[in-house]
Amino acid sequence: MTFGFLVSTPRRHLRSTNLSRVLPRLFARRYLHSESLEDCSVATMSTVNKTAHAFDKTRLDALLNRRFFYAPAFEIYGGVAGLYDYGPPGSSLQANIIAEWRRHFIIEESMLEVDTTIITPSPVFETSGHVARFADWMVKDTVNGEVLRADHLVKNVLEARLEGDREARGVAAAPAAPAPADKKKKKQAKTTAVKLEDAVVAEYESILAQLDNYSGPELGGLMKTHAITNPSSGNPVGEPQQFNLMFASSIGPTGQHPGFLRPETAQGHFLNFARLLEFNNGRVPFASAQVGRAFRNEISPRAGLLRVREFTMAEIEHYVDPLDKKHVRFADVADLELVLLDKFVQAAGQTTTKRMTVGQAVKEGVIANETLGYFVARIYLFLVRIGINKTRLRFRQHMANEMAHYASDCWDAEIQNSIGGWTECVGCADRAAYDLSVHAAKTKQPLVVRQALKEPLIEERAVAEFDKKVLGKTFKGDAGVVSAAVEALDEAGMMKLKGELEQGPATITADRKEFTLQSGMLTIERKTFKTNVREFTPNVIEPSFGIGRILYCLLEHSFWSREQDVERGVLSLPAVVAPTKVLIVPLSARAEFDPLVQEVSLRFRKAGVHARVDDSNTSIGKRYARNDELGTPFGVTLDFASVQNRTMTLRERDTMDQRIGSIEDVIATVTELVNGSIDWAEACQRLPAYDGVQAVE
Ligand SMILES: Nc1ncnc2c1ncn2[C@@H]1O[C@H](COP(=O)(O)OP(=O)(O)OP(=O)(O)O)[C@@H](O)[C@H]1O
Repeated sequence: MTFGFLVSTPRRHLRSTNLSRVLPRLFARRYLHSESLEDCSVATMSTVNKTAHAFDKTRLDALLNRRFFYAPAFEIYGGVAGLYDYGPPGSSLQANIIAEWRRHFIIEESMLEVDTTIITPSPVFETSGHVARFADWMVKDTVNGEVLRADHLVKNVLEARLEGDREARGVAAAPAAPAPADKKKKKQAKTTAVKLEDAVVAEYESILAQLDNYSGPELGGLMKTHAITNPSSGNPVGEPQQFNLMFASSIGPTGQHPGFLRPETAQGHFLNFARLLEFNNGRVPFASAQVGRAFRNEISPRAGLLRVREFTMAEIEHYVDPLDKKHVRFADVADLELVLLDKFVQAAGQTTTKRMTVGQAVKEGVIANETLGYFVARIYLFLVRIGINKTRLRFRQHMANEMAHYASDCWDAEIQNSIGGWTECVGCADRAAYDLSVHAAKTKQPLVVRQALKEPLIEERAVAEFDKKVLGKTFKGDAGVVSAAVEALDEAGMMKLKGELEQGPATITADRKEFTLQSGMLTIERKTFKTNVREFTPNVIEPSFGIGRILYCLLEHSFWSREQDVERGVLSLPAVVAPTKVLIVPLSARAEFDPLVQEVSLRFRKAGVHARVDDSNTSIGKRYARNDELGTPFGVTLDFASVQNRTMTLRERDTMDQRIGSIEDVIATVTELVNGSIDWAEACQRLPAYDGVQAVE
């Protein structure tokens, strides 16, 4: 959330406003959106304490439900966990986030947009590895059969014990990890004030810091060691088992062509790589981008929009020369400072973040390369622009076991919220050449870039030739993965393998599995090649956004209440994403207002500003309050003076500050405010303050 206009509000503006009314509101809002009270200066603390209301999830939920941002799907049939429908403001908010995403990435970076199918034949996901490995670990309550996600069970129980320990010690919960506020989660992992030994606290914290690093059997071990049972029943749970998250289907009437609903949009990009490359005149780097639905049969979704079974993703696949991962626009972002949680800190069982510029992070090897760093920075800029609070945004690096073996580096944009604490909302991975290599190996289509060389290249290198029959017979569906892993070896690795095979069987790791190779399966020879063309499989940097998670966190970060009307909330959504930009409020329902209301509506429409008329039979104050709940940033009031003098007042949602001007000037100012070409401080310089409170309340 940017408070730029509040901070930079000129004195001229403040003087013309009722200070005692406005200041508490501003500071209440700052407090609510800041990570700690340290964000507020000492001079303002007393005001804050009088006016601030702690974040209240129950109130936010009531607002989102009442105003139909979203609601459980199939509700009148009892609902289905993890499926939600968006109502009018939720749909508009989502559409506006996506529109800004398209502007920020597709248009700004000249990306190639695609729209590929959701239903995907099984061989695609067999090749990509999803059929074998797109799975989570689940455990079953041994008595009532309830199914729980293994890592979430460990997390919930240990966090609840730590919370109980803090209660017993009389220590307030750490602001970085707010206590779960929704009732279901409380039921899941009830806290009891029990003091733990210091060593146990340290051990729990260490486990939580590296939770994503544990395998299923390791999670099972933790459950035994730490006596973790199902919190809702107290019953023991069984051994963790893998559960594939893809929804299976079949294509056509025979049932002979199995397929899946895609769990991500990425494969659709990769399969069209050759066409996209041709579209881009055969050159890299370039990126494809896609916004679309994805489906995951989540084991036990209990976290609202944060974990659903059907959701909108926005994904970018940026194809880059593996020998040159520099980015031409890196200098634009190099000085941007980010909060980073690197893998070494986590592996040491800690969660201490550090502030670093992107330039520094790449230079010191914390972020693997410029292109990855560039996208991490662009993700940050996008999230902050749409209203995510930058003090509640960090980038966490994946630990070794968490990352696919082929990926060279991966960073998640995590946004803090009251349901999941720090939650991954965007993943950004360097996936190396894996995806294109496996699809090329499987389909025999060359998914490569061919680059003309000025000088012919003569090189001697080791190449592997496979006996495909033997390989297929031995490794079946994994044959492609094995050959891709061998081909991905560098010169030294290839020669080492050759040496090993001359001695006997050799093992190779692919997709976290070990495969034993025998000399009859392949031969490795050094050969001389002369070529005028360099052929290579590009590496892929993939930023992958979950729109629903971002949308929910944005709603939390934008929500606050005015001290004089705690019951009603305000959503301080930036104009760029707000569902409606301007509310048109006629003071009276009398017919003489109609032509003016129509004229103002038409003018806003022509200016491309989404406006809505509220001519309901209720007070203006109530009408504005209702629209504060919808996040409408501006309101214009048409009163009797408007009819006579063609003037109109303009109200800003967060400060409730009011300005006055001619209808033409107000519309022009609002248009610029909505386009982001001016801020409220500048609007205040154009339009004088309106002090006729009694005329509009
Ligand atoms: N079940 C889900 N519900 C809502 N959004 C999701 C879900 N799963 C993933 N996402 C979103 O898609 C993005 C990219 O997906 P990715 O496969 O990287 O997630 P993930 O690592 O599987 O997430 P998690 O570990 O939380 O299950 C995530 O950053 C997140 O925003």
